[in-house]
Amino acid sequence: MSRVVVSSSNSFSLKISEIAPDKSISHRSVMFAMLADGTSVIENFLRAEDTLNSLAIVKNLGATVVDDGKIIKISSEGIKESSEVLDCGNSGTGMRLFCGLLSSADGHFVLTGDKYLRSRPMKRVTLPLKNIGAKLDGRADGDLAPISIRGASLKAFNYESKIASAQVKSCMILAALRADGVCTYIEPELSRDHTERMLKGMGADIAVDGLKSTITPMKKLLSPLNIRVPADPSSAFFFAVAAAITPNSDITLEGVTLNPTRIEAFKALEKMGANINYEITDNKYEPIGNIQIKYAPLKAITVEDNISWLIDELPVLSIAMACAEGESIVKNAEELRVKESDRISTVVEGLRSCSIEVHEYKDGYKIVGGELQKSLVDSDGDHRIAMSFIIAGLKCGMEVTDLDCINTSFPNFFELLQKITKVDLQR
Ligand SMILES: O=C(O)C1=C[C@@H](OP(=O)(O)O)[C@@H](O)[C@H](O)C1
Ligand SMILES: C=C(OP(=O)(O)O)C(=O)O
Repeated sequence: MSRVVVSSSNSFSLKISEIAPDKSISHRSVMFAMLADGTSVIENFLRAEDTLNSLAIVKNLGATVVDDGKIIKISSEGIKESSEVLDCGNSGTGMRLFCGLLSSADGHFVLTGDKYLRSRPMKRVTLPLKNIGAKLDGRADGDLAPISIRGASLKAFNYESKIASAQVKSCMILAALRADGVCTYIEPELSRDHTERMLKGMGADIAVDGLKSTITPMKKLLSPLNIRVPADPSSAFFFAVAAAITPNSDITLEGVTLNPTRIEAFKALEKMGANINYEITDNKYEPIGNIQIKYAPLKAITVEDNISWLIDELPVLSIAMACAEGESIVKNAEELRVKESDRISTVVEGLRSCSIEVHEYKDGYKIVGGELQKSLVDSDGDHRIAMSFIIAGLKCGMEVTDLDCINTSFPNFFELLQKITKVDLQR
């Protein structure tokens, strides 16, 4: 799909139970099944490009996958060398977590991705892995994919990371599970913790004390995973912002993970004035439930703490900031520059083209709330930028180009959007 024209929306009131399943948990579910003794059962797996690439890689690594279209069953007799190049597509999570999983596996592996992923930094995982004995390499001294890996024995480590990144943490936890002694990993700020929760649920010995995780290597294979993947709060948040900027609207997003490391953007929107209620309905591996968002006039906010808890939601939160009264500021968010696009530049340029005053900083931006104007925005191949400016279109109408990327995380986005407003999709 190359182009969409979105019309501004009237008020809406609805419940949505079909938000895309969580991408972070879906990736992890198929990878972690490779560490289990027995068959893992995964329901509501995200069937989007990023996670289907991880599933295909797991098959290439020798796992037996039985998929009836609803439930995926995975069993593995250990990671096997593959004659294929393993293609992570657009996914940083896929590539960085597979680096950790494969660095101790028997054999030689090559991980690659699309042109966007091949330009994202990988040294953040290849360097700490090399320091514990892993044999990895890539372009730019191991910073850029394709990454080649020859499995090796890994030394125990005490690693203090300078980046609050769940991808780096997860990569190192996966490496630690096969290292030759007890390992510790310290992060500067708590990042999303699905890896710790899921692996502990499978019986791994991981003790978390604030920012420090202590990992005792596996003495035997883990118990299989049995999981229903909850809805993805990062995908749900597009519709939360839709309700928050459309007068008299009310939306309930059902079955979403309410993991505290994932719902900070909803908390920010609440601070801006939106009425938000959370209802926990389930708690397996992590809390899951419904989020209701009701429109109220929005006021500006400064976002500077716990940035990793809302990093993926910042582009669409910026649309809410543009609709709010006053000057909103985002700080400490330099990680935005190394996502699928440089999300500081793409947000700043996109909002300026909608006649919003924005000041760009090295680690964020200041947005002066105002009247969004209809514009033409190119996504730069970034799914979150595409969906963010489509949501802005609910306010003022919008034309957005380069939309195939939306399939990486939220294939039914347009179907759900159509419940709210008129969408004219053009190839
Ligand atoms: O671990 C994960 O599943 C993810 C971690 C975050 O990246 P970083 O670890 O690079 O912050 C996030 O942006 C990404 O969408 C998913
Ligand atoms: C940054 C993202 O994903 P990844 O790093 O896995 O490509 C995202 O989905 O916004």
